[in-house]
Amino acid sequence: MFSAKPNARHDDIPRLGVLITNLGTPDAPTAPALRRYLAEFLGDPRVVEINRPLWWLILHGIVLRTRPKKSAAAYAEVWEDEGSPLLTISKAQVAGISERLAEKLSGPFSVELAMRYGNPSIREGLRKLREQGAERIIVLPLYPQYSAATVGSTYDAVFDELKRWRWVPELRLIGQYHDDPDYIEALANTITEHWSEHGRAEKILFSFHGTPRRYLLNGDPYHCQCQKTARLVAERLEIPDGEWQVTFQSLFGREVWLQPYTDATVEALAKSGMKKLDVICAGFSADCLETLEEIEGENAEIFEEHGGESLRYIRALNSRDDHLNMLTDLLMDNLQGWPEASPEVKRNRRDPAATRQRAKEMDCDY
Ligand SMILES: C=CC1=C(C)c2cc3[nH]c(cc4nc(cc5[nH]c(cc1n2)c(C)c5CCC(=O)O)C(CCC(=O)O)=C4C)c(C)c3C=C
Ligand SMILES: [Fe+2]
Ligand SMILES: [Fe+2]
Repeated sequence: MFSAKPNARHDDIPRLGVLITNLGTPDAPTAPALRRYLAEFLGDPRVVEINRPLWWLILHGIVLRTRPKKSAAAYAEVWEDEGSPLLTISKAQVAGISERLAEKLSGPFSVELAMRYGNPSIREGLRKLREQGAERIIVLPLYPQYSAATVGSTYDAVFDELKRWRWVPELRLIGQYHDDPDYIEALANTITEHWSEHGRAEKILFSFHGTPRRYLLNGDPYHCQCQKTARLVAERLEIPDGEWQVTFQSLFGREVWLQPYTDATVEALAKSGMKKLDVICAGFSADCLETLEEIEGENAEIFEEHGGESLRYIRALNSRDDHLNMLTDLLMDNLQGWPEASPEVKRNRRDPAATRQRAKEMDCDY
């Protein structure tokens, strides 16, 4: 049986649904919450692409018995009163984008936040949009660079839900915005502001979340898109070669990941006598465990332990105006050609009572 909007009426007013997604985060910085979150995340075949039965044994036999406690301690270091930074920032981003869309769209629309793992789920977000009457849905995963492990997996979750619906909405998916001029400009702005406040370090690292190197060799465009983002920002700011570098962080497991690794590079730069190092994580649209605990925390310590003076982490674009403006424009560009309002809505706006009466009498007996 396929599911439908509860209490669907033939005179419902169709609207646009906007689903904004990110990776997701545990519900609490505790081992049981981490176990649930990591089981879902690391059980995703897009994330860990190895033999399923073998990985199931390793995941449930080893990883989920050891990692949740360690990860919970790391999350506890960045957890705030309102909860996980990733979720708090994502909520603020969605509120900011909704306000901006309201100024640009003339037809009715709803915006929902959804997380690929944990809560609020993609299923919940899509169902909320359906309840509000969304007949067309656009999905914006907040990952500037496409990877099968992130954006591809988000699409899987969207399709898994929609394939159970009776009335499948018209669908648009935004896959990446790694070279969008306004995204590059927002990154350049935040770096320039950081430099005017703290001075310029000897070098800036563009540290991106890693993936196994095998994914790149198998055709994933993520690595190339990360390189291009960094190159475009460096060109825009006229940073000389040698004063900027791309590195990859957050290794998981024993395989070779994309290189050079951020932590090894930070250590080598400190040992070579560098005193000040700037680091920006341009692939993270919101600050999270991987930026705050790993870069601002761990990597800053590594730098200082090996002779550096200060590693200055440049915050993610989060809810900056230029960031939310560019994301809103990205949505508007991708909405082109979709009628903002159906003929009924246009008529309804002029004369709502008459339209509803006409629909009742003429369109449908049920
Ligand atoms: C930005 C893009 C991301 C890619 C690509 C990515 C790939 C990837 N990640 C893991 C394993 C873990 N990642 C974890 C946290 C985490 N990862 C991303 C983003 C990408 N991951 C974010 C934004 C976060 C932070 C979430 C938060 O709550 O703040 C974790 C959990 C933490 C931990 O236990 O270390 C794991 C595990 C793999 C295997 C992978 C493969 C391509
Ligand atoms: Fe990750
Ligand atoms: Fe590449």
